[in-house]
Amino acid sequence: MTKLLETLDSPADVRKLSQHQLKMAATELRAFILDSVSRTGGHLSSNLGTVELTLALHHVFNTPHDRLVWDVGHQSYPHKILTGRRGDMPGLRQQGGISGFPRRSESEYDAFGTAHSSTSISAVLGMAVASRNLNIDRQHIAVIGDGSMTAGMAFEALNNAGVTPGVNVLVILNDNDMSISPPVGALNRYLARLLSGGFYRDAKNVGRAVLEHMPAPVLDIARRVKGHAKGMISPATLFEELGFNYVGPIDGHDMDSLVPTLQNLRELGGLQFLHVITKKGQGYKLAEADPILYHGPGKFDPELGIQKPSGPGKQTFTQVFGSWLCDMAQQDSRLIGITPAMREGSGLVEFEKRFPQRYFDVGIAEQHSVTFAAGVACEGLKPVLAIYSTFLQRGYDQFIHDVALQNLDVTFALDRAGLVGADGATHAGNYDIAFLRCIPNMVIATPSDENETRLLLSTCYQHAGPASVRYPRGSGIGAQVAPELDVVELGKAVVRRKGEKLAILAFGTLLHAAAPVAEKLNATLVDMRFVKPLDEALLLELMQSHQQLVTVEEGAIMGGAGSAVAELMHANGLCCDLLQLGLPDVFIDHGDQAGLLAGVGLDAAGIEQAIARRFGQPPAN
Ligand SMILES: Cc1ncc(C[n+]2csc(CCOP(=O)(O)OP(=O)(O)O)c2C)c(N)n1
Ligand SMILES: CC(=O)[C@@H](O)[C@H](O)COP(=O)(O)O
Ligand SMILES: [Mg+2]
Repeated sequence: MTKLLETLDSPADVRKLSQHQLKMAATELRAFILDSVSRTGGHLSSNLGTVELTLALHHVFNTPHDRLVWDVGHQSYPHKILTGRRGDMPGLRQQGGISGFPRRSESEYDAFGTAHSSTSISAVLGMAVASRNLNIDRQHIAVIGDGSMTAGMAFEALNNAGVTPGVNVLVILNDNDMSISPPVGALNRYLARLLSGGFYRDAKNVGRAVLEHMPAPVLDIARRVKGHAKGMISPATLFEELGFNYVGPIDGHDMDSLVPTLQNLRELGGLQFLHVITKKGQGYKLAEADPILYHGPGKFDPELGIQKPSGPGKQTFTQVFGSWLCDMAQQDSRLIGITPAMREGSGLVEFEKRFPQRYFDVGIAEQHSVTFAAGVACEGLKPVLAIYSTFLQRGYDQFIHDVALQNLDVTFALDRAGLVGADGATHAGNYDIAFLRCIPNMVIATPSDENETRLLLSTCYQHAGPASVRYPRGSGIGAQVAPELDVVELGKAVVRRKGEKLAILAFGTLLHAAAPVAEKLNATLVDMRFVKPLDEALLLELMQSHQQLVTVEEGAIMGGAGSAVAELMHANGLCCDLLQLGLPDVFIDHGDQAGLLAGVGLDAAGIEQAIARRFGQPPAN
């Protein structure tokens, strides 16, 4: 028998469904997502939680004419499936396949590209202003999670919206009481109070009885009645104070609540705020029980669930960092560990357990995390901010103005530096070398393996000023990590192989892709260790003793470590043949990490070919 889901090729089909069919579709859609994500990997828990909401939204609103923006977009798989991409799901997050996030270039239903959180309200407000000024009648909907709602940017947008006349903006707060890890902060407590108080009953009455199927002229009265009723039970919500009409909380898995409430809100227009309660992992017991484990799993068998690896595998760089942090904290009571909402991803789970008083998850608030670290450093403690390279982009001004300018002692552990794989261009950490190295007072370390990561973390931590250590997603060559907390000389490179004529200068883990090439070409191979300060003495010597230099880095070529070498060369009036290898000036899509690196010529074969292309045959010795 044809499944209902297979007949839903676009939202136009969803709009025709009866209430009963919507519920059937939800069951099928949930099963489809579980099956599909278990085969590809991806963000499971959040998508299981948005099944009913997505169906209801496409049922009630006239997408794509009405604009629907998914904050972060990691919960947009039901939306992708219902907007003509059901057949593309087997290629999700794989090279050549569809993205794990909404993308304007992928579908007209993806009104805005997302992946970094808390942009949705700003984006829909911008769209709403444009619609107003162009006299276009449409609705603009932002679906934002409770975790993403904690970011300053979301509040900047609410603040702006509250005084913007004549716009239709519906903010749907998808509150599952979870970020990736348990949510933090006072806002979370506030949302819990909204849920637990008499408000819930009032909102239910409002959603179901007062506003349900009400003709437009009566709505104004209803709104006033609602306001009055709320006033009697509890003071106005924060969102009302900011100029929105707050409705909810309602059950985000109950189609009978969702559909009429959304229909009513569609008719109301203006600034509307709907608080929806959902469950992360809804409908799949294992994910409901452990939404963190199922937040973004790889492939797994849905019957068995995610299995623990049988033997000890290679340590990831994240794990190397996590162990180093605990060891250093044990030795130095001044150490403070900070994460902007990425406890698991950044390797801080153990640190939180062992040093709860010194652990700070500040929420999805990267800008704040940087300035918070600056404040901690002002008082003589030693903050270590564990942050993904891509998310540090959010805190750039804070980095310059609050940390570097005051030469404060903050260590930045930059995880996910370089290409990250399945998350794609939005999450790639390609720019940190370029955007950090132009800042005075900065130290930038690029460890080449696991042991180097520990050494350089200790070195940067002991350095009394801002310093960053960048390391990629996943594991490296599996180097043995010495348990000591040794340091190396700041700005000193290590010559790994002495050769002639050609010198390969490697910044980071690509040293190991370059090593066989150096061997084959009898080239000098240097583990540069630091982008800043550069080992100028060694470089100047190499520029004179070698005819050709090649720099290799997993970061943007423009402004990257190779550019630092070029600047040094020019500043000293030297002229050497210099080939800069790194990430080209394009956004690199999702795919397998190693495959992507090979695709841009950053594996051994690619490095060898680039050298041959540029310098011709290997120089005769
Ligand atoms: C600026 C930014 N910081 C961090 C992240 C990583 N991140 C992705 S989803 C997520 C949790 C979001 O929580 P919420 O919005 O409540 O959605 P849920 O996962 O609960 O569905 C985080 C921290 C991100 N995508 N963007
Ligand atoms: C959506 C999001 O931003 C995170 O869930 C991210 O996908 C995590 O990436 P890692 O898997 O590299 O921790
Ligand atoms: Mg949440």
